[in-house]
Amino acid sequence: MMNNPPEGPPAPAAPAVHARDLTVRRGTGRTLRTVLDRVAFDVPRGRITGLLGPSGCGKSTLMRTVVGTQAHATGTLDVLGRPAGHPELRARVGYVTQAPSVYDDLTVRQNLDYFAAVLLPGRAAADRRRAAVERAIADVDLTSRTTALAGNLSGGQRSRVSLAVALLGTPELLVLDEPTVGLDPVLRRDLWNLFHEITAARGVTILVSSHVMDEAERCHDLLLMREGRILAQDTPEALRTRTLSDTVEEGFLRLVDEANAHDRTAPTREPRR
Ligand SMILES: Nc1ncnc2c1ncn2[C@@H]1O[C@H](COP(=O)(O)OP(=O)(O)OP(=O)(O)O)[C@@H](O)[C@H]1O
Repeated sequence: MMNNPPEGPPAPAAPAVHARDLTVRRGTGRTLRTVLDRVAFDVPRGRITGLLGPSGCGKSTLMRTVVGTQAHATGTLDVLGRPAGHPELRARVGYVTQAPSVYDDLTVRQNLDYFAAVLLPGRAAADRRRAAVERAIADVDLTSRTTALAGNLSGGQRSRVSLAVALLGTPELLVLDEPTVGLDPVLRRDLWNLFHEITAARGVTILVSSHVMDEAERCHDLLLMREGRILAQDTPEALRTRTLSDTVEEGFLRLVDEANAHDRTAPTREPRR
């Protein structure tokens, strides 16, 4: 089993993300279906919240909704005190999608220079751009690979370049969609250590998804999802204690069984469409 993460800083009162009665539908016409079903959750500031659940349960949809790129959302969703998608949030929220968004035919530094130019355009911002690129490269520990073509990097290094791009704007909230997928255990551990360093050093809030349950132990807080619903919001320790389980995975399976039993005895619940 992985080492438990450090206790983590205390959670201040106002959460980074506040969702109530959030429903999202995807598809069109006859394929339109409810993907998030009246979910309610909070993401505390300055901590790492893991969004965990099986493939297809709605993790990416929830993250897209938080960063404001998902249509057909109803209910309440506040991000850093603004409604999700508010223009002011563009520079305050960093988003790393599942596919690393880097150009293979550019070097690490050229990739960052390009995205910095998009984020901080104009001659007057040249010094700020240079400083932001240097800081982001150092943050993800790629100083020795700045001249390497992104296409020649390992999977873990490519993930780091994507993360560096997201860090360029010094975001207050980082949304990371399955950043460790396909990485070997050593690279996964290194990346999780990096998330903790970023949160500890900068107070950045991280919302990170995974379908690998053992990664739950690395988070300060958990959102456990299944079939478009939030099954539980808790710390890993509280979840294990509450479900009388040795691991979060075991606790998750107990909660799934409870939810299934509840659904069987509550036939009035509207089925997902
Ligand atoms: N464009 C779309 N139109 C209709 N349904 C969609 C669309 N995109 C995703 N879905 C459905 O929404 C559900 C949730 O998908 P989502 O990608 O959010 O899940 P996920 O938990 O992130 O999965 P994974 O871990 O495999 O990435 C799935 O059942 C998926 O089939």
